[in-house]
Amino acid sequence: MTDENARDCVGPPGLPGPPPVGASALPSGTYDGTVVLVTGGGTGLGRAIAAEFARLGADLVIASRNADRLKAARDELAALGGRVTAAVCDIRDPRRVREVFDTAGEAYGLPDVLVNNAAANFPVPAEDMSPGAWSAVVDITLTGTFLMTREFGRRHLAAGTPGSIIDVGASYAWTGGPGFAHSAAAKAGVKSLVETLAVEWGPYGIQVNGLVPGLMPHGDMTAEIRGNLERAEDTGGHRVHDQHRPPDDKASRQPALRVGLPRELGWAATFLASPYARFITGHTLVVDGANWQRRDLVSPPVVTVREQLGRAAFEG
Ligand SMILES: CCCCCCCCC/C=C/C(=O)SCCNC(=O)CCNC(=O)[C@H](O)C(C)(C)COP(=O)(O)OP(=O)(O)OC[C@H]1O[C@@H](n2cnc3c(N)ncnc32)[C@H](O)[C@@H]1OP(=O)(O)O
Ligand SMILES: NC(=O)C1=CN([C@@H]2O[C@H](COP(=O)(O)OP(=O)(O)OC[C@H]3O[C@@H](n4cnc5c(N)ncnc54)[C@H](OP(=O)(O)O)[C@@H]3O)[C@@H](O)[C@H]2O)C=CC1
Repeated sequence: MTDENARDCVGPPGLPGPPPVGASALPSGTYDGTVVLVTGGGTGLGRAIAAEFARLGADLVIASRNADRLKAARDELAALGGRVTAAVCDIRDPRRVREVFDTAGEAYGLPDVLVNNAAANFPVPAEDMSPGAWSAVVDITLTGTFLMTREFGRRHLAAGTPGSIIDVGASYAWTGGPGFAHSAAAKAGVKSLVETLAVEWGPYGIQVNGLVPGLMPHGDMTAEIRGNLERAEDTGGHRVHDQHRPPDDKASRQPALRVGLPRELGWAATFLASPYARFITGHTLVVDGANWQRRDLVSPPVVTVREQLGRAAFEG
């Protein structure tokens, strides 16, 4: 067997895996005495981000609508060291948003770091999308992010204190997201907010950055987002493209040949808000193993969003 054949059999290794849970690139105690507010911090990627701040000494406020999930996450995060407060809040409601900052202030003081992670999403062809469906996703993902950001900015400007904001985005802010017109438009708005407010608030010492996860499966994924990933494993719609490939899985569809781990997003977040990233603002960092840059030499056949979602032809 030639070397080339040997490589064919084994295949390329993909990007190396990350260090283990609990590791950190930042010095221990980087966030001692710091308050970090994470929206959607009770589940999935938000909880993973909160965990990395907690390991580095931060006091946490996690905010979202579901009190039970928040409570479970609070107990888990508290075991990592710092203090954790859970605040029930729908980020679409400006009054509740103010109250969350009041709660945080009473517990620990004005948060130094705001992570706008909460968002909403489900796949639906644009022609089937009701105004209510559009509003639900845009109001949570974009308007909710704005309301949290505005409150954080107002309080820091009034106090004359610096701060750091991280907005969790999605790569279809650049590319568009077929099947996710509402979410892609909202995330494009979030990316624009990052770039606008970094300039507006830089003079006051407030950094604003974006952070985009790639495919990072986790146990809290909604059934519909999980269903979308499962569809990606059904090669039926891509038979021509895939006929010479081994049985498919999520990892084989990523240039990294692996999916991302939530802690890899958490590490990026703790870097962006740290003293070592003070001159980085208005930037959106993509942590996705280059998946969003992927193009094939020969494009696969087009499969409409309706077909991908298993929907019959639109009849008005
Ligand atoms: C490209 C790369 C690939 C990669 C694919 C992966 C993409 C990754 C990028 C981003 C990922 C994420 O954001 S992941 C985050 C996902 N997490 C979440 O969504 C959690 C939060 N979600 C939710 O709470 C709910 O799902 C949501 C509906 C959005 C909000 O709840 P509300 O109680 O506010 O809203 P409801 O009253 O239930 O519904 C509001 C309206 O939305 C409609 N609606 C609700 N679900 C609907 C659905 N599945 N399909 C159509 N319409 C729906 C209802 O009929 C209502 O419309 P009317 O009847 O007309 O009034
Ligand atoms: N997972 C992935 O592969 C990708 C995720 N992303 C982004 O990462 C972030 C986290 O996603 P992920 O962890 O996967 O998703 P989850 O569904 O686990 O998290 C969404 C969080 O948002 C909270 N939330 C939703 N609506 C509201 C609201 N109105 N007010 C307050 N909180 C709300 C939810 O809590 P509750 O229900 O308690 O309100 C939940 O904790 C999102 O911004 C998402 O767009 C981007 C690309 C890929």
